[in-house]
Amino acid sequence: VTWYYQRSSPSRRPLPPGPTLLSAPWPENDIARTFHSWTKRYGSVVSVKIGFRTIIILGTRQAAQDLLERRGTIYSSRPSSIFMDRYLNKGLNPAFMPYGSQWRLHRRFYSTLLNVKASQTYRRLQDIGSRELVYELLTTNDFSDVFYRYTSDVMLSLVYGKGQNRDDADHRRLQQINEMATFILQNASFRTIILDLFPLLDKLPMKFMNWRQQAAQLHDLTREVYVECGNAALQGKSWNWIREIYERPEAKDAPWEDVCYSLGELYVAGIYTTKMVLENFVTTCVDHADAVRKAQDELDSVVGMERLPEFADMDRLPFVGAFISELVRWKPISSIGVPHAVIQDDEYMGFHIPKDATVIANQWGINMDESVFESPETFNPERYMEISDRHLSGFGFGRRACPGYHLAKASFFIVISRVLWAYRIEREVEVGDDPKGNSSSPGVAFTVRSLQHQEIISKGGKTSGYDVGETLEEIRPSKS
Ligand code: HEM
Repeated sequence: VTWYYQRSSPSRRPLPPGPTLLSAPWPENDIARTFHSWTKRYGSVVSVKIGFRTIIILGTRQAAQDLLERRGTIYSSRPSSIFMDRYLNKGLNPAFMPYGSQWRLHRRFYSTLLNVKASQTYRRLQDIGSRELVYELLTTNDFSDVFYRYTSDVMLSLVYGKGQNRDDADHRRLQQINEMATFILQNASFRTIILDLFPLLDKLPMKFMNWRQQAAQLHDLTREVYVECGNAALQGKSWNWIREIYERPEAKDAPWEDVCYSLGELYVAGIYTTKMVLENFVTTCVDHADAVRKAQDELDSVVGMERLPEFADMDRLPFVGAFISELVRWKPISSIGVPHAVIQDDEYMGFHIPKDATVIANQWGINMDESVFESPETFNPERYMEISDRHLSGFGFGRRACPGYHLAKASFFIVISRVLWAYRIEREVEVGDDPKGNSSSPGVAFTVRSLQHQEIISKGGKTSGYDVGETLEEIRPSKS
């Protein structure tokens, strides 16, 4: 009878174990490390109650797959956020939409544009962009700036049919609103959490938390810019994602403004994420000369000195592949991923998971699981030489997993293999004393590996005659 009663009333089961206000370990200054220490203490599923919210932390890949993938029908929503939903996005950013028909429609747009087959056709743009990138590093060490140009060129070309046009007015406006959003988010970050935990605070007049008003104003501006850029892309000469979606019958199922907003957010998502991984790549190289040498040996023997690495070399460069897998394991850019929410009561490992709980897969903790990775805190690409599954970690789980995975993975390969082939990457002796004359140099020197390398880079990097429009017409789906 007890067994039957417990089965039929999952809410009678206890919540997963976890810390309370009185039972530390309480936060270290890094949230992912804090969650990881809770996993070690309480197990692979941890719960913590804060204000009216229940947060479930999944600390192993197994738990994340069991719930977020295998039970994806109920674990694919997002927690509500007063700040995002009422002020900054007003429900228009698909990445934060609750699970339902509106999200499904936008997700279908994303899958159309970013599935494996479509992503392969974008390699031509990534090829040209990365040739320019290695060429630029001949004269500057400011790798952040160079990576930003690369990722924004690729996204500007795809979404709006522009690209290779850094002074473009639309590009500047898009960049500006994004910088403003980052500024507001950074300033408001902790306060937005408090707002969600104590929603009554939102009743306070605007003057007490005026960042809410700033966010709402920014939303209006963002919407305006996205729509103007979207309309301009429709009138543009070449194929682009805006036009591709506009021509799809399902685009009529959402207001045009919402479609523009959704693709504008996709543009932003594609730029900063990939740039961050590439930056991590550089800082990792500086401290891991042995791994770099090994990758360069492989590149020298497979590619030689007469040409740059190409996408076609990918399968013949297992160590470079392992280097990339290890890079994203060792330094995930989103250490606790993006939280999911569960839409109905559930039970897992004998514990109750309540409806509306926020469910976080602790990506950094999963990557540091000692039962899976030996000496997990050591950067060691070799560990991936034995693992045939080269799926990169850090792109989320289940139905909400990152739709940009294939595009990002191709960028990692082509940029990383080319930069490793071309340069010695070392810490500058005197930070800021950049021999290439860039005062904003972040303290890393890129020295071309030989004169022959330099010649190939110079030849490959001069793409001034290249026409983005023509390339986009070539990759247009009906043509491929
Ligand atoms: C370094 C590369 C990237 C990383 C590490 C990354 C990581 C992630 C993660 C962890 C999520 C949340 C997954 C989840 O909820 O389980 C996500 C979602 C998302 N990513 Fe990425 N991403 C990257 C690149 C991109 C690119 C290139 C694009 C677009 C071109 C993109 C577009 C998105 C979108 C739209 C979502 C929201 C999906 C949804 O909620 O349905 N990402 N990404």
